[in-house]
Amino acid sequence: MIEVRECSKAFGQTKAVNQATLDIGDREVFGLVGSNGAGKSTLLRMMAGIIRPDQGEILIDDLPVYENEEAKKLFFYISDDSYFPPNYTAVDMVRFYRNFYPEFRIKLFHELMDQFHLEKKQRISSFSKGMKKQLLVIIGVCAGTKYLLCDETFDGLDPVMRQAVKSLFASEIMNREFTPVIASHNLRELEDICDHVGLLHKGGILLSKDLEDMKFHIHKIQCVLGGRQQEKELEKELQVLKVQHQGSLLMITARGTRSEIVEKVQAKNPLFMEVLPLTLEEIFISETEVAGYEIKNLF
Ligand SMILES: Nc1ncnc2c1ncn2[C@@H]1O[C@H](COP(=O)(O)OP(=O)(O)OP(=O)(O)O)[C@@H](O)[C@H]1O
Repeated sequence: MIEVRECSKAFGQTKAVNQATLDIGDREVFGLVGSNGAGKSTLLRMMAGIIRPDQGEILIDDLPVYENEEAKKLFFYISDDSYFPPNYTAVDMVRFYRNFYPEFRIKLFHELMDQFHLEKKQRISSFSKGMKKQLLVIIGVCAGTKYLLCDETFDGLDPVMRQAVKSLFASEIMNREFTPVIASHNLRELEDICDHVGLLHKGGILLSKDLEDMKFHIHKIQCVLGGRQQEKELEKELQVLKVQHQGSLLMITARGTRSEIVEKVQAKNPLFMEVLPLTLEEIFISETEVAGYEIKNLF
């Protein structure tokens, strides 16, 4: 488990991370989402022990991470501006990383490079941006560490590759202790990959929730009721997050389980009723609108 305890980091007057507290559980794909400048990279760099928090602490499996070699063996960190030495091939990179990660799974590396159609002996400088990202994910997975910290690694990967990476993560999580943490400024990039999402806003954690849990507790329903009076009653009875009217059609996003909401709508004898699927984007907007925050630029 990764525990971020009231961590702050300022650069001059800029509070990059401000009293952030967060738990990252084991064997889940954790998405750290936040707009540009929200503090994601700074938080990940603190998790990776590259920079020291001004206040607070970060523990990885109970070990403080800063200047702690034991803790650093537990994760592989992919920065948003990873450096590849000139003329290095993927095989050269692996030779380099094997010095740090004795458990490096070389057989899996060869399998995955073939599966992702990446040339092992081609200079990495001739790879596209997406190919470099794929290579780093492969190396990160093969390093065999319990945690994989990815900074903007998935942004811009094409849908086929995202699906491939998603399956790779799922199979690793099933077969061993593995927890990827993925930072992104785009919620859509995380929607189909993550099990849990933490929202970083102006350096602080605004919310951290399980996606299934969020989807279980918020629903959107459209219905046609007998009249305005009934609509008002229903709006009072539900924990409404958003209401829209389109002619006689009423569309409500509300907190509650599907059955709780459906029961209340049915009690009004609707002429028509339908439960609509909610996207993660809508859930986040609903969740954060209540808190009074503007996060729409994440989408
Ligand atoms: N080394 C640094 N020196 C000065 N300011 C910094 C430094 N690193 C980050 N900052 C500032 O801290 C804030 C948070 O930056 P950070 O890179 O952590 O955000 P981010 O959420 O990763 O953003 P992005 O999505 O744009 O990569 C920004 O205002 C940034 O300008």
